Amino acid sequence: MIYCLGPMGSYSEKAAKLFAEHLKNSEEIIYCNSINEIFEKLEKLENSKCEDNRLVYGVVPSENSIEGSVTLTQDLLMETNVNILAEIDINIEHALVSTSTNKNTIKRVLSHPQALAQCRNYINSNHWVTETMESTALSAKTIAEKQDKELSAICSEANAEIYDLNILDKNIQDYKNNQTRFLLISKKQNKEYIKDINFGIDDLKKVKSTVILELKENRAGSLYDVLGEFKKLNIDLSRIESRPSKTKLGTYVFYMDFEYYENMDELFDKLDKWVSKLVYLGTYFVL
Ligand SMILES: O=C(O)C(=O)C[C@]1(C(=O)O)C=C[C@@H](O)C=C1
Repeated sequence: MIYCLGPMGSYSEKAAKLFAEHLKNSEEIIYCNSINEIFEKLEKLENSKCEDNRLVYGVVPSENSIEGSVTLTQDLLMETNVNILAEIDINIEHALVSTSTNKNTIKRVLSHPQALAQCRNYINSNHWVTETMESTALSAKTIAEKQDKELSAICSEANAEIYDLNILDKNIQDYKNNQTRFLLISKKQNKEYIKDINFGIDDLKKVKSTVILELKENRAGSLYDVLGEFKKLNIDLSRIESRPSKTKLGTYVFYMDFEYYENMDELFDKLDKWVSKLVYLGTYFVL
């Protein structure tokens, strides 16, 4: 069973379906109203399973090629007891949909904040007012219910058919190469997930790990010392990103993604000297 941001037609649903192809027993998708709700549902589980004994997963957007990190997801990855099991990049092509057949009647455009930001220039050039919604698909569903010709939504083309709307424009994101990375997550633990997943991948280049670190001290070279441990072990970093620690202005935690390394205990031992906190989000497949 997979929790993802709904309703039907969201990009998260598309990612969930692609992940589901690799899961043996968990294809059923349950739509949630927000990203928070997905993390909450996983956190509340007692033993990672639903009543009929199937494992429970979540799918969340983590990063976009135009807008950068989905900061809510990044924060909840640190605050919630979850693991990353896999990641996948999805091409995002937004359409403008409406109950109207004429673009000239549109005055307001509804969508998820990430989608509105990805189409900022397009929206500004049409002088429309924006309204944020919890998902792109919810914005399509909402305008279909309201039947107001001044309203439009930004979402995938598939929503036009699902909610009986007209496509007024296609491919409207400001940069044509628009991709969002999604993560398959579970409650933290456990060996059983490995049995349920069949990624069919032997290539270790397609395996990655993520940690979140807080430095022990703020002094010249303290981040350099951490990076030095990765260099000494010849581990290739693919992302380093800072987020506010939320304890004091100007203090940060660092999210680091890196290539497969067989001895994580050794790495963690070395890092221990320099970090006051280390959250290990998992070693996982890149699909
Ligand atoms: O609203 C959706 O359809 C989502 O799945 C969320 C989301 C996101 O949070 O980034 C996913 C992909 C797009 O980048 C826009 C919105």
